[in-house]
Amino acid sequence: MALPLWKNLLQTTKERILQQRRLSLYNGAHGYEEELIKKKLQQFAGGSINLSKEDNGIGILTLNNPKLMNAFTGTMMVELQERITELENWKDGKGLIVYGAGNTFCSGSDLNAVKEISNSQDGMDMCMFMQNTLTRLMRLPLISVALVQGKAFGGGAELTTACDFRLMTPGSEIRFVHKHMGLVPGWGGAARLVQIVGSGAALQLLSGTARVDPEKALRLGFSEQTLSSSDETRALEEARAWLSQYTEGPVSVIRAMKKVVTAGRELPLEDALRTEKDIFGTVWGGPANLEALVRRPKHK
Ligand SMILES: CCCC(=O)SCCNC(=O)CCNC(=O)[C@H](O)C(C)(C)COP(=O)(O)OP(=O)(O)OC[C@H]1O[C@@H](n2cnc3c(N)ncnc32)[C@H](O)[C@@H]1OP(=O)(O)O
Repeated sequence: MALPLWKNLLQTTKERILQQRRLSLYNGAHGYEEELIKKKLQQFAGGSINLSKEDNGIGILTLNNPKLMNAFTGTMMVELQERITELENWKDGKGLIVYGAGNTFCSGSDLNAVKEISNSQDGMDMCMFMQNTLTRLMRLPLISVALVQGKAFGGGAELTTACDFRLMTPGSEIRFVHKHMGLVPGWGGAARLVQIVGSGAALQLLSGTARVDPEKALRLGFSEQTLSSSDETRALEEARAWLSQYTEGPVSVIRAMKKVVTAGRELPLEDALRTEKDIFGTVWGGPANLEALVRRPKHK
């Protein structure tokens, strides 16, 4: 028997909350009180995080606070979480480009806000809030790329590591400046950097606050490609074209592909293999698979 509309809505909302909890790292058991830190962050307003969803299944997430080199204010942190929730619920999504307005990526957290929350409780809460959000970004069933133009410093550098890939424009720079601020990364950037470039290179980049230009990033395997243009519109076009070689194809298959890789990246081997089996089951005998069996393509 069909459920009444309000019960359906309640059920969907419950499922969404449960899904968000599953994908997050911290909850009440870790002394994390999300509503409290959100309230605190809302006090430091400015800038925005914008999302546009294109018909080709590519989302464009824009950090928009160019006056402060796209530094993350408190409200931007909260908005980032909201946009990630939107992306989790976007069933037609296949890819995501993260970039900064005004031809620069992001200069990290807003130092004005940081000063106001420099006590240890607020620092821990902000850290857990951002780790939860960036972990959910990393686990999206979308192939994500950070388009780095200008500077990606501090938390901005950390954000690039939550994407599957990085593309850099000529003259751009990624730099983990935390040491100069008396800090280490706290948004998950160190753990992810080790996975991307290995522990030796990560230690050098972090403890040496090294400037990573496009050439160095390519050498380290930190970036996939240096784009030819540093013009904002043209760079975005190039990033779209680069990403589309991976997002071309049926939505169900592209999303499943990202899920099997996420499992392989995050889970112990046996769990990853079982997850791969389950995800395989979602595409085997599916429309794209049946259509291909009829077409019998030659992979020349
Ligand atoms: C766990 C997270 C850890 C963190 O993210 S800690 C934050 C790490 N980030 C930083 O320390 C960046 C500090 N900023 C800089 O080094 C330079 O501003 C930067 C990014 C190289 C850009 O240099 P320039 O191109 O010369 O531009 P500029 O310095 O005149 O900056 C333009 C305006 O933006 C402001 N700004 C840049 N980064 C900021 C930030 N993170 N928080 C707050 N304000 C920031 C800067 O103060 C300046 O404002 P104003 O024009 O002086 O009012």
